[in-house]
Amino acid sequence: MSNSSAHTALSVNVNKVALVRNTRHLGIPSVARAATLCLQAGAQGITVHPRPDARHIRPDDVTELSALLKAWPDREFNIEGNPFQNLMDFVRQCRPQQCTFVPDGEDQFTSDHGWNLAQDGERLRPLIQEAQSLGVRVSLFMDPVPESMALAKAVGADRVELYTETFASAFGQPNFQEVFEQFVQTGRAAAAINLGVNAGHDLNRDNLTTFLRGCPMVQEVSIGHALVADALELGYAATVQDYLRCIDAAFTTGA
Ligand SMILES: CC(=O)[C@@H](O)[C@H](O)COP(=O)(O)O
Ligand SMILES: NCC(=O)COP(=O)(O)O
Repeated sequence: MSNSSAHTALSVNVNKVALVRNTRHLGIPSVARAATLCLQAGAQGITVHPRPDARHIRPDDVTELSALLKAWPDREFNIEGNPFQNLMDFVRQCRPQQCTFVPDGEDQFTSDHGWNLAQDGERLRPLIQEAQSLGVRVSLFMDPVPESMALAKAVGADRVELYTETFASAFGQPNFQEVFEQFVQTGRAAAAINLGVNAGHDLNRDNLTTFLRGCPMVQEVSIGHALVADALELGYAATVQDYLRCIDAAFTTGA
């Protein structure tokens, strides 16, 4: 993946564009057009989470975006989901650059926890191997627990995605440093065993630079909800460029 930023790639999650599109039978706002505008603005990837209830991203969206991204060979397609539900069909069909295994239930409001690898690691191992045999990088959605990084590595994951909701909720709060330190230590634990690190959930223009300054090992942030909300005000291009600026600021001294 090309990365205009010093270190960390931005993957735009377009779930919420699909959510608005699904409230009428008019096909607008277009998910494909949103993705194109974000890529044209410099986003290094597109992320989708085709949940089983198709509340937002639908199978046709995944197929269309997979084809669209073929025209952007230096960008990445990341498909998220539960591999014990519908994710693997999309992985087999589309062979994205990356898939992210998320332990969500079918009717979950949103993603709100990482994997319990002591419980599920051995069941995940063959699915990780299958995805990798198709040339797809595998990232495991994980809570910020340093001790769990060794297990993620042991079951064969290429990367982990740090679930950043607790970071975002603590941002600006009295307990922030204590919460953030968990992420810093977890990122360092992963990097120490050559396990790649992604991050996502509730990241935004206010908290992103701080997060990456503390966790410079993060290779990719996937951001959707706040970015799409910002784009409703600023447009996709200006919004993506502002998020890229927030990323670059984390790696620029004195910024
Ligand atoms: C895994 C994660 O934290 C998000 O990528 C997820 O896609 C959010 O899902 P919703 O957009 O359905 O809230
Ligand atoms: N993996 C996180 C993601 O893709 C988007 O999460 P959010 O920014 O919508 O909270």
